[in-house]
Amino acid sequence: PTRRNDITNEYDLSEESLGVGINGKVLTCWHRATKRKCALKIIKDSDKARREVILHKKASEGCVYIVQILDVYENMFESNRCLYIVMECMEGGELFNRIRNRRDKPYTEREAANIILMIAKAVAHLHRMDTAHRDLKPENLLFSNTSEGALLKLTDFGFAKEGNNEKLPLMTPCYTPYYVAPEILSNNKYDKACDIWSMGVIMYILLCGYPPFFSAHGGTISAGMKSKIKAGEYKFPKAEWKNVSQEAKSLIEKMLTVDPDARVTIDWILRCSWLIGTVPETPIDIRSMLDSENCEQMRIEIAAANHAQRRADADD
Ligand SMILES: O=C(Nc1cc(-c2cc3c([nH]2)[C@]2(CCCNC2)CNC3=O)ccn1)c1cccc(C(F)(F)F)c1
Repeated sequence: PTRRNDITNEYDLSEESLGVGINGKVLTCWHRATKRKCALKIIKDSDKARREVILHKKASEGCVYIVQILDVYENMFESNRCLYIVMECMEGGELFNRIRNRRDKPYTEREAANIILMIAKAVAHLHRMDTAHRDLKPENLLFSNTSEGALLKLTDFGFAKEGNNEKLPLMTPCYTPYYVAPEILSNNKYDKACDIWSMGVIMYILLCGYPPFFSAHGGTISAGMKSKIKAGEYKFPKAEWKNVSQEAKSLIEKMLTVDPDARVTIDWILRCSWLIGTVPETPIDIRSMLDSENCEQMRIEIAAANHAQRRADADD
């Protein structure tokens, strides 16, 4: 007998893996009625898992730059209760795979600006909902399809965090916040600032092919790398940066500002000249940098930098 709202009533599941996230694995599945190929993320049920689904669903409803959630089921999987998140299938794959596989026309600074603009629109939508993503990285940025006009969308809300502004009765007239701590009033601006920092790291890599902070001997996060992040110590080496516009470099400097209070906000970024103005079509060849082992090394660095930044901002 068909169980009430079992996912297999509507979808054919597959073994084809699309990767593994923080909380669970991602497979393809097919919506039987419409023959539509979808992505399915299976996560073990928990409060954290439910928060991920609620935040992702809320965010995806109002923004085309966030991967859309189509359905959510809670079903049993190998005797564990799991959440099945059905999403639109992003057939263009991850951000860097697409740039690396670029063959026909050169990838340019203007294209990098278009990519950053789409990321900024997703982040702006989240920050306006007083939500921070907190795990912005190239693996969580996927193209909707393989066409030139494909949209870049954000996914994986496993670290996302909502502010507190609606939870506290701060705005009721009779309430006098004698006892409320400053961080409660700041509605998680440090988490949002952490997203801006990650955008700065992604923009830097898009324009030269390697990360701004890295550990000398190519290991995972090292003490040296952590101190460079905390000191905001990075350079624009001439070889790769001599043809990049000054506007791009000054935007990176504002995003990679160590003091989260001094770091630019997403609203400032959406109005900056590099994103609004006409960006030069200077060719940028980062494919060599994105080859496999460098790429693996870079994924490690970004994840480590995100992690370090989350902790650093939280310490402030
Ligand atoms: O990843 C693809 N489509 C896709 C993928 C996702 C997806 C969601 C999540 C992830 N991917 C990751 C996988 C591991 C890396 N981080 C992101 C972990 N967390 C998630 O929440 C969502 C929607 N469509 C893809 C890529 C190339 C071809 C195709 C296909 F051929 F199927 F069209 C699909």
